[in-house]
Amino acid sequence: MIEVESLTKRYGRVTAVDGLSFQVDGGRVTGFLGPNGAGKSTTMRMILGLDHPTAGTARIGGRAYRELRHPLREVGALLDARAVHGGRTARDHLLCLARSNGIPASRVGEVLGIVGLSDVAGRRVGGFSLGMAQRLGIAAALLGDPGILLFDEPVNGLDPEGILWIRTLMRDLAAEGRTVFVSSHLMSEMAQTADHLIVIGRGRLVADTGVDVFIARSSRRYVRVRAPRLADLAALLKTTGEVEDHGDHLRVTGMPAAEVGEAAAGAGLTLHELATVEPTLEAAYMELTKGTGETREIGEYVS
Ligand SMILES: Nc1ncnc2c1ncn2[C@@H]1O[C@H](COP(=O)(O)OP(=O)(O)OP(=O)(O)O)[C@@H](O)[C@H]1O
Repeated sequence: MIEVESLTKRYGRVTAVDGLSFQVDGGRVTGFLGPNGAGKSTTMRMILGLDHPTAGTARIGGRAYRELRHPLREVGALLDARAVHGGRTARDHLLCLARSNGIPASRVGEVLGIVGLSDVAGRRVGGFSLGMAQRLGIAAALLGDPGILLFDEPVNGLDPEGILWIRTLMRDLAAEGRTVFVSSHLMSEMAQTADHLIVIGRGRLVADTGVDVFIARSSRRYVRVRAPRLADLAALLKTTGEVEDHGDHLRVTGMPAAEVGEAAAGAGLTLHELATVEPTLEAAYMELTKGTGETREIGEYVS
């Protein structure tokens, strides 16, 4: 289990992580979602003791990372797949890690097999493709057979086969009861991999929820309606449906478009737009995190 409490990190005037609290449980894949620059990597680095929090705490199985006796046996992480000495072979890189962490050398062959790198174990890492480097990073994370795993954007730069492989691996690791915490800026990716979601924006918690709940809530269709007398229309529709005022338009749930049109006509109110909107998961995520990252985009699918 990973526990983060009131975690804060400031770099000069930039607050990368701002009073963040959440818990990551074992036996499921927890997605850590947020736009670029939201603070995901910084949070992971603090959990792993690579960055010092300005305030708050991060614990792994009840203890701070620096208090772990055999860190690699308790927690494995893939942060930056390219941060490996390029002159070494894949096997030597892992042997070196195993030796310095009291892990038997025989485990190196095992993890090379798990990640599908046995055939290239004797090749220098410098010549590896990004996909191979990601696999090697995952082999290193698995070396100590840890119960807790952190992956920072593991599918970045991978081909479809590599993406499928990583997804399956993460799900298998969680099914074995491990805690799997994986960051991404892509909602669609997390929808296919994670069971639970922790969403952050500008270093703050935006949502902590099951993927099923998020999908059910986010894919709720609504009617988008524009009218010159918007306030009058809102008052009228509120008697039957749920109405959200978005300034230049209303979002109505609980009433189909035809019913909205009939009600408006019955009250003599002119409509300028009447459309049923099926929000995509990606759009719901953008809406949730809008203005909380370095980028901002909103997309909707109008039927
Ligand atoms: N060493 C640092 N010095 C100064 N600012 C930093 C440092 N590391 C991160 N930041 C800033 O902190 C904020 C959060 O960055 P972080 O890398 O944690 O975000 P992220 O959610 O992982 O995004 P990405 O997916 O783009 O890596 C950003 O504004 C970033 O510029």
